[in-house]
Amino acid sequence: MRYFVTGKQMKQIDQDTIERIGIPSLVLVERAGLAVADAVEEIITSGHPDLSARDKNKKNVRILIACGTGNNGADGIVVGRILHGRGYEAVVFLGGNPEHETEEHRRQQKIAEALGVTMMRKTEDLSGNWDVIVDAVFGIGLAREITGEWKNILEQLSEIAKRDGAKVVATDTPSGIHSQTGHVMGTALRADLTVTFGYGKTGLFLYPGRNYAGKVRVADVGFSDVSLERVGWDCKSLEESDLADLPVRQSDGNKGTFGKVLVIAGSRGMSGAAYFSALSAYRTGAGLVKVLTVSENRAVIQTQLPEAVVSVYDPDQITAEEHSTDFLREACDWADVIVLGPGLGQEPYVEYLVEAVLEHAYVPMVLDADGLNTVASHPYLTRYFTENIILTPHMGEMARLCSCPISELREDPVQTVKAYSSRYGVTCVMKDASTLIADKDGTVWLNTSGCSAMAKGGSGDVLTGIIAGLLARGMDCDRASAFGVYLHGLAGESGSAKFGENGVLASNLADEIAKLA
Ligand SMILES: NC(=O)C1=CN([C@@H]2O[C@H](COP(=O)(O)OP(=O)(O)OC[C@H]3O[C@@H](n4cnc5c(N)ncnc54)[C@H](O)[C@@H]3O)[C@@H](O)[C@H]2O)[C@@H](O)CC1
Ligand SMILES: [K+]
Repeated sequence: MRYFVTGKQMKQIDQDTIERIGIPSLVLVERAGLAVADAVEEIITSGHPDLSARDKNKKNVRILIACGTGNNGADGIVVGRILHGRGYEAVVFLGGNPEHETEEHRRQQKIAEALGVTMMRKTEDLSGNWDVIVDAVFGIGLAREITGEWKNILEQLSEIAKRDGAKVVATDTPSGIHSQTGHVMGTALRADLTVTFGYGKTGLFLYPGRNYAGKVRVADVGFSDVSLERVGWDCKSLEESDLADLPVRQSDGNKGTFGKVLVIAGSRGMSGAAYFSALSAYRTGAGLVKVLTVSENRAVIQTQLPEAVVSVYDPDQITAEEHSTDFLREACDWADVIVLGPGLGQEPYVEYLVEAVLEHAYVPMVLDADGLNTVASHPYLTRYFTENIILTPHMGEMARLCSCPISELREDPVQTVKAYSSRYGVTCVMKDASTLIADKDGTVWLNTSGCSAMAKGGSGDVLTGIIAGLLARGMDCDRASAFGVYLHGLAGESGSAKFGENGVLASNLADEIAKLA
């Protein structure tokens, strides 16, 4: 399990470490600089064939360390001093107004001066021929849009990196990326690798920040979980070792032990959504899956997935009359878990269907796609929301549910998903390139697995089935959602390894899940 923090929280952790625990700032800065210097040297010696050949004569490897006036810049000066000491041609650029330099910054300048490190202040000197650029301009202290001189410097560095084919290593955060939201603050410098200190910063894992950060390495520079617990964190994130917490399949279980999933999905001419959801629930380990769909879909589902029980209805018979939905009540009573919504369409009868299921289901339910659209266009349906409900909207559906544009949701996505979940007391999975999951207790999970292969028709239907399968295996709504999203992303990654990111199909995702869950 990883914990991500905002820049503000990281500053408090910094303060707690220095003031309460007593580790001097000088030590933290030294270790931060060392971690970045090691990463730069790793890139030179292993990751870059041209450079590793030149490494035989380190003087030929040219490294520019661009430093701002804050403590991020202080880290940068340490990087320059260490790489200079190791024999590289490391040049430190000190930008900005010297009067704004922090105490740590000045202290590091003195040490670097005493050791003969080359330091320069003129922007004209930036355009040497660099092999590696270390970005130590802004870290978690970035407080506003970047304009003026700094904007010019960062844009110049971007151009130089492109022109020279230089690798860019960011210190703590790529300069210009907001450490909480991942937004570009006027301009930003794209890194190949970001070495971040102590804990991941949320903004490095949300887009567009995620694109600018490149590979992210979290370096231990001396912060302790004692401070993290005192200060708190922004999001949690699952990693591969957490998969050990998935429920173990009882060796003496029968199909009843592993739960009955009811998939209410599909409409006339739309059987795929029901199929992918049901298939994925089975692939994730559900004991029995029943598909409840329109009569027209019976034959195709039975042929595609003979393992599923298929039950059908005639949409024309579903009306505002209460008895017309009696069959839904019976179906809900049968189920341990319900998926409601994939491919249901938006004909008028769907409102009555969704209302009947929301009203009569007392088991965990995944509400997706047209189930969500129906709630968005008939907001009175939210009165049926209970703690048993998981909503899985993509950004478009979320915008409809919240009646606001996507751009507004993205201003602070962590707060958006948290606010929705706490307003209705439901688990909310807000699907995006970096999916966020808000639990009912206010915990937010940021998912880092997955790739662009998942952005394809049917992928969301697969996710509903995976979450349903985990619920059927006994996980609660919050954990089933976080683990479901994580597994879905891993399935995308392993599917891509076989078929390429362009070639993966929803059915491949479902197949990959079989090996992961
Ligand atoms: N003891 C510490 O404080 C430690 C700090 N560390 C490093 O220090 C960084 C945080 O240091 P700081 O809090 O000094 O902040 P930064 O160094 O990230 O930046 C702050 C400086 O930039 C200026 N600034 C902010 N936004 C600006 C904008 N848009 N345009 C122009 N100037 C702007 C501020 O006025 C300030 O001078 C971390 O990211 C990390 O790299 C690490 O060395 C670990 C220990
Ligand atoms: K930086």
